[in-house]
Amino acid sequence: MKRSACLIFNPVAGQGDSEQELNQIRALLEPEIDLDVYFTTEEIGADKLAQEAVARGVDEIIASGGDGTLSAAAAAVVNTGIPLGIISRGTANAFATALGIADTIEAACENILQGATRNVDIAYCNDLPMVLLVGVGFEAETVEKADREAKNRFGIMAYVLAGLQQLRELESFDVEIETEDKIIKTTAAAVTVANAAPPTSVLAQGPAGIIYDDGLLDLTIVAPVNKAGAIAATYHLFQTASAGHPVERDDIGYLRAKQFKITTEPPQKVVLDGEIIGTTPIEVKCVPGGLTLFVPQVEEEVPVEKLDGLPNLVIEMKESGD
Ligand SMILES: Nc1ncnc2c1ncn2[C@@H]1O[C@H](COP(=O)(O)OP(=O)(O)OP(=O)(O)O)[C@@H](O)[C@H]1O
Repeated sequence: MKRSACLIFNPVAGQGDSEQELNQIRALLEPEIDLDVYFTTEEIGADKLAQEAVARGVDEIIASGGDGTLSAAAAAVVNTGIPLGIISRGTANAFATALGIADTIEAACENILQGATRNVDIAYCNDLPMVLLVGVGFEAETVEKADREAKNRFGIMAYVLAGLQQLRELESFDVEIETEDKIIKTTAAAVTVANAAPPTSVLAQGPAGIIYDDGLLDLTIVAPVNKAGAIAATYHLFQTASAGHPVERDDIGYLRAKQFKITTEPPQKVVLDGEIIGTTPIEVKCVPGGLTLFVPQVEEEVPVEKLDGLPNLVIEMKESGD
């Protein structure tokens, strides 16, 4: 029997000719998959269209657009078991990059046609769906702006520069991090919890190799003592992430856990998948395997943690994990 899918298509995403892109997607997929195409509009987003598709009981959903469209569609299919295909047509394509999905239309369609699915983790942060990561203490508005303007000119360096700028502007804060089995107190300039992260999300790269289907979230603490330290720490994060090694500096720590409760003094801004959602405290919980994606296989690494060397570090083990 021929496969069928609901294709949710953002006609204004990215910089390409969307009519031509849609034709290309149709030409590649329609020989094997009956497509029911729905366009997002300013009023009706991918979240609504995907929820409706789930309610109609479709076999597969394919989302095509930028990160906003893809994340919204992903949130709607959590725990439904309906496989989601991703055809990334945005500028940053963080979602596809983080999950190891090709960002050309041809390769993305090929991946969907192959039909291999994989259950990957998704998370909730203060009850909002989180596909990629949440950052505490970021000056995100500035960074977002810098990224968008600088991306085309500097490419990958724009992210490194934005990371540097972020850390330089940051003030340190006291943070308490509670996992299912311990409470960690330290001083930090940035705390990032990632479910999946593209290498360009430098501040999430403590462990290098963030595993998105291990049922665990990856937390990175960056705690430089001064601006020079901030620059060195960011550069180290960038370098080790590029090389696929975990960090080795005293002012960077990381650990993995199923859930994190993060409180800070004073309260810090919170950025979830690129949007500011408010201030700390936050509670982030992993939904293991909550998302079924058409995604190629990737190599896995052993979970690790490193906290030694962080300033004012206190670790209390809880009596029984829950
Ligand atoms: N038909 C439409 N007309 C105008 N705006 C739309 C339409 N469909 C979706 N949008 C808007 O597009 C935004 C989502 O864009 P999406 O994340 O898919 O791509 P993008 O922002 O272009 O990605 P990138 O920034 O990576 O290029 C939402 O703000 C949504 O309101």
